[in-house]
Order: sequence, then structure tokens, then C-alpha cells
Amino acid sequence: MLVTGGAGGIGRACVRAFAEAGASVHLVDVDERSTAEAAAESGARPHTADLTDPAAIDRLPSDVDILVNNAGIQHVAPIPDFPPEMFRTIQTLMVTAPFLLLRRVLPGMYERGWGRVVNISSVHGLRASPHKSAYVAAKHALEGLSKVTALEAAAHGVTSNCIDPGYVRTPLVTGQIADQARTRGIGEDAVTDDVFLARTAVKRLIEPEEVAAVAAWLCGDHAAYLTGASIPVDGGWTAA
Ligand SMILES: NC(=O)c1ccc[n+]([C@@H]2O[C@H](COP(=O)([O-])OP(=O)(O)OC[C@H]3O[C@@H](n4cnc5c(N)ncnc54)[C@H](O)[C@@H]3O)[C@@H](O)[C@H]2O)c1
Repeated sequence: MLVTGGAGGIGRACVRAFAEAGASVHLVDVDERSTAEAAAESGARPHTADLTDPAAIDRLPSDVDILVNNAGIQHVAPIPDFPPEMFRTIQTLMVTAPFLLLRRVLPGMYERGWGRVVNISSVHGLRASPHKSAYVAAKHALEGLSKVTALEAAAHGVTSNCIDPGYVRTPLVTGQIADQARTRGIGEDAVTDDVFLARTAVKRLIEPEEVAAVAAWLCGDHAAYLTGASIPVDGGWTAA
């Protein structure tokens, strides 16, 4: 199996969960040092690659039975101030790279007659927030790509689903909390309550392991009928 962004918060928890379940895991990430650390702690095979580079994707293993499209970045700015180059980079990493990886791995899954594609999307793949144009656009596109994959791949024993987390305790979110606390001159707990937990029924951040557990569950034979779905792991955010 292959996990992108496997050195970061959610990806690293996925790598650990699948490795503990006995899977042979390929870990792909752009951050060389974290990739080596994450591989050492899990026994996964490390691949340092920038997934915005199609040539780097061409060098990754193609013979994998499970693909977890997880790598992602965020940039926050109103549309008139949003740098177009950053917009393009976010689409390349979060939409084009999953598409190119699917082109690589689906033929092998079809030949095997079994496969699982898990796309780590977001509540922002289901709804929008201001100042996150590139992220929201990319996650909505990933939701569409996941559904098309589900329709094309079902006859080959391959499922494709999205997981849609709310705010997860990872560097992506803890960095934003620290920034806002600094800017507003208030404590990180106050920022977390005010901004990050304002819309959830469960009043805490999600742990990366809670997302990884859903990813692992989706990859069991018991989940063969579940495809084309978007599964919120959001503490009730989208229920409201
Ligand atoms: N943290 C959250 O609250 C949250 C919520 C919903 C969805 N998500 C999604 O979960 C996924 C993982 O997020 P996270 O919170 O674990 O973030 P993270 O920043 O902890 O990890 C992301 C990983 O992706 C890697 N990465 C970034 N650019 C890359 C590139 N060009 N090529 C290869 N790897 C690259 C980073 O090095 C990092 O290890 C993302 O797609 C994110 O959008 C996160």
C-alpha cells in the first residue's frame, strides 16, 4: 500500500495503523527528515518525492493494492489577495497528483481484482469557508474524482471513498492556532474554542489516529459495498 504525505499528522497515523495491521507500506512525502523518522518508527519504505512534480510520481511504485491520497497544504487569503501560483500549486498537489497516482495504480488493482482508494478530503470538500478558495476548490474536486473512480472501478473489485475530517490535531492546525493566538494576543485554548470548535458538537480536536482508524476500516473486505461515499469524521460539524 502507499500513503502520500505519510510523514505528517494524518498520513503518519495511517502509516502506523496499516503497518501495525501487517501491511507492507510505501510512505511518500516531500519532507526528507520526517520521512526518514516516520519510516524508522513504522518499518515503512520511505520515498522522498515532491508530488507537484509528475516525474517524481512516475518514479513511485505502481504495484500497490491500497492508495491513500493524503498529502495536502493550505493557504489562507481572500480571493483578491490569493497568489495565483499558490492556487495552482494547491490544485496540482491535491487534485492532479491523486489523478496521476490513480493512473499508475488502478491497472494493477484491476488485474488483481481487488483494491482500495482512500482520499483524505475535508469538511471543506462538502462545504466552504471564506479565505480558503484553493483548498475548498481542491477538496471539492477530490470528492468528484473519488466518485468517478468509484463508478469506473467497482466492476474490478476496487472501492474509492473520501474521509472528511473537521479539525485534526496536526501541525497544519496547531500552526494556525498558534498564529491566531499570537495575532489576537489571546491564549491558544481560547482560539481553539472560539474558532476551531465553534461549529462542532464534540468539543475537542480530532486525533489523527481517529482518522486513520476509519481509513483502515475502509480497507477491509467487510467494506466492499461501501464506495463513492464521503464519510465525515467531524464531531457533528456537518450534521448541524
Ligand atoms: N489537520 C486537519 O485539521 C485536517 C482536516 C481535514 C482534512 N485534512 C487533510 O488531511 C491531509 C493531511 O493533513 P495533515 O493535517 O496531516 O497535514 P500535515 O501538514 O501534518 O501533513 C501533510 C504532509 O504532506 C506533506 N506534503 C506537503 N506538500 C507535499 C508535496 N508537494 N509532496 C509530497 N508531500 C507533501 C507534508 O510534508 C506533510 O508531511 C491533507 O490533505 C489535509 O487537507 C486535514
